[in-house]
Amino acid sequence: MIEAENLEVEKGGSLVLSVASFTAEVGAVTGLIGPSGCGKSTMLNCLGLLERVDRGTLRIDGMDLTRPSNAQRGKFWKDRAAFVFQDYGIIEDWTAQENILLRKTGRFSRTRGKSSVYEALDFVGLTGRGNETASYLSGGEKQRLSIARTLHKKASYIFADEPTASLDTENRRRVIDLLTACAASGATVIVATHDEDMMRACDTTYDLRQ
Ligand SMILES: Nc1ncnc2c1ncn2[C@@H]1O[C@H](COP(=O)(O)OP(=O)(O)OP(=O)(O)O)[C@@H](O)[C@H]1O
Repeated sequence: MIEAENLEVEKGGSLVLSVASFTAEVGAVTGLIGPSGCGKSTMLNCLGLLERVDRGTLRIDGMDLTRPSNAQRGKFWKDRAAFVFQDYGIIEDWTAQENILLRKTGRFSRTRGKSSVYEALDFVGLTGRGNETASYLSGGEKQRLSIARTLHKKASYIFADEPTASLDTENRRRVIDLLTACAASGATVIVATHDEDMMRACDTTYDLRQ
């Protein structure tokens, strides 16, 4: 669970984010919504410990992480958090399975003990594509691959910034269903979005307009 109170962030001398009270529950999809420039990405980055807050309180699973040490941030990213970005965050010249594992592996086969990678690929509809170079995948396939990486990591917190923004209708639906399934299996999913279908799939939404 993530809780924030009286969170404020300044950029370039101006207040760009001010949130009185926010909670993201375990097993739910929480949406950050509002017009362009209202602070959705800033809020998402603060909750994921990618950006620092200027004032307020941020707690993750009850631990005060308003001003996390480098060690606390590193541990959170390594063990518990995963990020899904509009531009997919994929390493283009690595294979799909290398992108899931986040390391170079060379080719391997289903029978050589990497079943968890194949389960993640199966889950996102990329069965049999593990040895393909990521640059050959379509935009929708790359976004599903980035979700396969979060599944494989078994991340308890998934932070998604406009995950459906550059996708066609079918892939948008698939990505929404996958993020919802991640929450149903126990992840805390937080999504910054303009997409009305994505908003409707959220259990709770926070409108950040000031
Ligand atoms: N380095 C910076 N210096 C000054 N202002 C900044 C800086 N970075 C971002 N901002 C401002 O902070 C505000 C919040 O930006 P943010 O990207 O969080 O908004 P957003 O709601 O995600 O927007 P969008 O929907 O267009 O992606 C915007 O008004 C933006 O112009």
